[in-house]
Amino acid sequence: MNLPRAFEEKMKHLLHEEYEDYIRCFDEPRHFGLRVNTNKISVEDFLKIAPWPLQPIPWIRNGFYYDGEHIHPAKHPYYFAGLYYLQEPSAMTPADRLPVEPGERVLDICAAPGGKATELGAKLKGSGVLIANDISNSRAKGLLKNLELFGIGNMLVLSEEPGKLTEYFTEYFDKILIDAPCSGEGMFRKDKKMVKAWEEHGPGFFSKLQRSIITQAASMLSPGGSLLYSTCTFDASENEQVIEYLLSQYPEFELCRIEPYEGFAPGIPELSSSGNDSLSETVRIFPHRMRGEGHYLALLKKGNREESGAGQREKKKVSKGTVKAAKLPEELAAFWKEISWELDASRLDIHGERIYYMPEDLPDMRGIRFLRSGLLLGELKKNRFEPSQALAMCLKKQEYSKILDFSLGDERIMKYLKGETLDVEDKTSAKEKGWYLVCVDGYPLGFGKLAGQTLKNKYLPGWRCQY
Ligand SMILES: C[S@@+](CC[C@H](N)C(=O)[O-])C[C@H]1O[C@@H](n2cnc3c(N)ncnc32)[C@H](O)[C@@H]1O
Repeated sequence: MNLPRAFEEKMKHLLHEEYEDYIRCFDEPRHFGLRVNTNKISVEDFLKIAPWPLQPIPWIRNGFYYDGEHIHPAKHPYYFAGLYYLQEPSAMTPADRLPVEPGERVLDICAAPGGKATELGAKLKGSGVLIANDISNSRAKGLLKNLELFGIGNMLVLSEEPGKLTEYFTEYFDKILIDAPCSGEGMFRKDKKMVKAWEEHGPGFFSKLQRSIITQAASMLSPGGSLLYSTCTFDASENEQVIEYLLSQYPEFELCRIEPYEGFAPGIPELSSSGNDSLSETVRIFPHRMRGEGHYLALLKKGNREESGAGQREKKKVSKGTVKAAKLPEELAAFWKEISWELDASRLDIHGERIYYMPEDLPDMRGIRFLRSGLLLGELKKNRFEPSQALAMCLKKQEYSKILDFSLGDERIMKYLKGETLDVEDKTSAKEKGWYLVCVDGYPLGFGKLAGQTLKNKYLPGWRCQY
């Protein structure tokens, strides 16, 4: 492969005697990774039903290699059930190594298309809030879909400049992930187009942007909170030097040890101007040392004041300037009899026909560009409520009373995913009707409406399977 000369020289300087091993990697096959959605299924249970051979990714508890040359997990019904995300293995590391607990307030500031946000959301286990932001509106649409597919309801998807977010979220978050836009040197092996992009916008362009994003994020982190910064590039000006810059601007931050793995290489203090030894706590991932592409990670804690956290902070009340329902609308209440979750009516947010279920304790966010705020429960139509696709993905089979569960081999699964009407005479009686949750092997795919033992397909048209 033809690499830019300046890049080769830099890598020789960075890797010394390891440089030849690194270059040899370009002739080796790429690695394909699958990450189990532990919000929907345990790793153990997934391995019992996994349709293909999987090999553990040794440094990621819920990550596995698969043979991407021969199998296509994105076409499998379990993918449509949100049981996993397909992700390059080293890219799984940042969200894995940022410790997130249920109940916390979490920000993923450069989140699209959601490779890390889906894992952060899964770690929250439905409590607390995930705010997933991306400056690109079009990319944020993909992010929204992935979060919904993963069944994450306690979330907001924003499309804003980080600078604007600082006006709303001063010291608000317990955890922040910055998976920064970068020159992408670590992806050269996987995607040749990245080389061309590097020639147009190299490390100099990105390091300025990264310094700005990391300092903006720092002001949104609550004291005692943790921030994980990552890139998929090797250049020190986008890695160690960005961390060094943050530490110079915010001395209350300190670097933390990242849970180790034998293939990780330490960050390189000599590549910073201060030579700060603690930069060796940061992690570099090189493809010749482990079965993943290139990454850099730094985990930092904001100190200086008393510990904060989900249980300790003063509650800021929601004041979003929208219609708050004092009690459930009748149509929703009638539908909700089928669901075992308790709904807190004060968290409902109604915009026209649409009803959202909001996470708790959000600040006033008027003026921010949203793609989604909270879980879209569904729409109020004339005298009835129509549940949303997002709600179907959030439900577990045992949480809804009207289930149509098909086994993987049943041809109706693919028909359902293509948007076809289903004959379900063998599974229902003539008297039954209403909204049914269609599942594959017990994992929800979406709703259908039953009448006369025929199921009208309510799978979201934009999500339908095209093949
Ligand atoms: C490395 S990608 C993020 C990948 C994502 N975290 C994932 O795992 O799927 C960087 C993202 O940063 C976004 N971005 C670029 N400039 C930004 C900025 N100033 N503020 C926020 N996001 C930005 C890009 O649109 C891009 O989606």
